[in-house]
Amino acid sequence: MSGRSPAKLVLEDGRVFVGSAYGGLGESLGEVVFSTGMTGYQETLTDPSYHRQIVVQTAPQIGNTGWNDEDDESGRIWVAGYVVRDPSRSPSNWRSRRTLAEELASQGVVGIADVDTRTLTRHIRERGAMRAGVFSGAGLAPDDELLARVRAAAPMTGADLAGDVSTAAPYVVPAVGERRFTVAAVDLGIKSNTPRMLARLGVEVHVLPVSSSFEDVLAIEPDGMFLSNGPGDPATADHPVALTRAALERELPLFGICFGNQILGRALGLGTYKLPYGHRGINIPVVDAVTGRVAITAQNHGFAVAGEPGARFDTDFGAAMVSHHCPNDGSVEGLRCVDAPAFSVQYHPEAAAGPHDAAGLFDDFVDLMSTRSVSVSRR
Ligand SMILES: NC(=O)CC[C@H](N)C(=O)O
Repeated sequence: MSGRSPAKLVLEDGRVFVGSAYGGLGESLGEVVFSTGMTGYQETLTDPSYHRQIVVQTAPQIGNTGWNDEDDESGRIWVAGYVVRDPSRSPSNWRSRRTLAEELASQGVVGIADVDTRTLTRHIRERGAMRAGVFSGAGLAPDDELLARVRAAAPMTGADLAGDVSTAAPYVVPAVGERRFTVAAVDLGIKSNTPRMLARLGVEVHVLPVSSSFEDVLAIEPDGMFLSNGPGDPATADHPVALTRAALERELPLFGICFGNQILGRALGLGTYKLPYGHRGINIPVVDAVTGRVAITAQNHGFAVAGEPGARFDTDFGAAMVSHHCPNDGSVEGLRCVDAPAFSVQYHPEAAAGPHDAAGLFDDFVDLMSTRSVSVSRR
């Protein structure tokens, strides 16, 4: 599009995409990943799980509904950089307060527009998610210099990032109506909609910093513990894994989402690994191993728990199983303990954005807290 200064997206493998500056000017480095969501860019941009990632939107036109004051999933934009094809020229929505470009610029998020995002996405699908940089502004350095900066950046494998995004101090999200349960939510990068959905079910949610001890968890006299989504490599999350093992030992009802699924997996003795290009979007199928039912889900993950669909295995806390998997690639999408009150999913029942097929998992967690029975109802 005319009128904007040039910008470049430089990939770690040397591929360069030329486009126009979009949002803030300057340099952003991170892991380049694509999201296939056709809607929900505001929720994506403000999801702390995208910390240190440069997000490519495969939807060709972005920004049509502007930026509102209601849909943020956290207090700021977390993506490192943003790549779009065609930014909306005339956003229109009754809730819109400013344009997406204005919001990106005001938060200093360096983006690039007019990129052939279809070619870029195919490249990432073939070569995998990799380090990249978005560069814009006056006097861009030669490509080999930009490439050297990209290759000097920290990779996502081995990145310990939950501490960057977790709340500094505990806070409480009160139950809507009568309080039925109290939950300690370990904040690894929690999205606002998660405590909101629990609160609607009568749960008082105490959101705790990732550095909290198990004594801090017990101090709120919880009926259950929740492990949130979050950025980074789950192989680094030793402290949350220790908290989870402590909760499992005490049979404290436990539910985890995304990063939380990976942490429960590690606590049960499973490994994690990096997927080639991850799952990011709002229409990703998940199969329930017991019922065979398929849910269409919101997802945003680059790592996965190692395991086979439907596998049953022994753990330090009794038997467990791979309860859900993705039919696209057979990767683990959920875990369920058979002998302990604990379960987790790799996908996002809080959606925001995305379909509501999996929202009943919050009811399952409430059922687990009320019965302390390990047989969570099937949805
Ligand atoms: N949304 C999340 O919790 C992501 C978990 C982890 N950082 C991953 O990329 O797999």
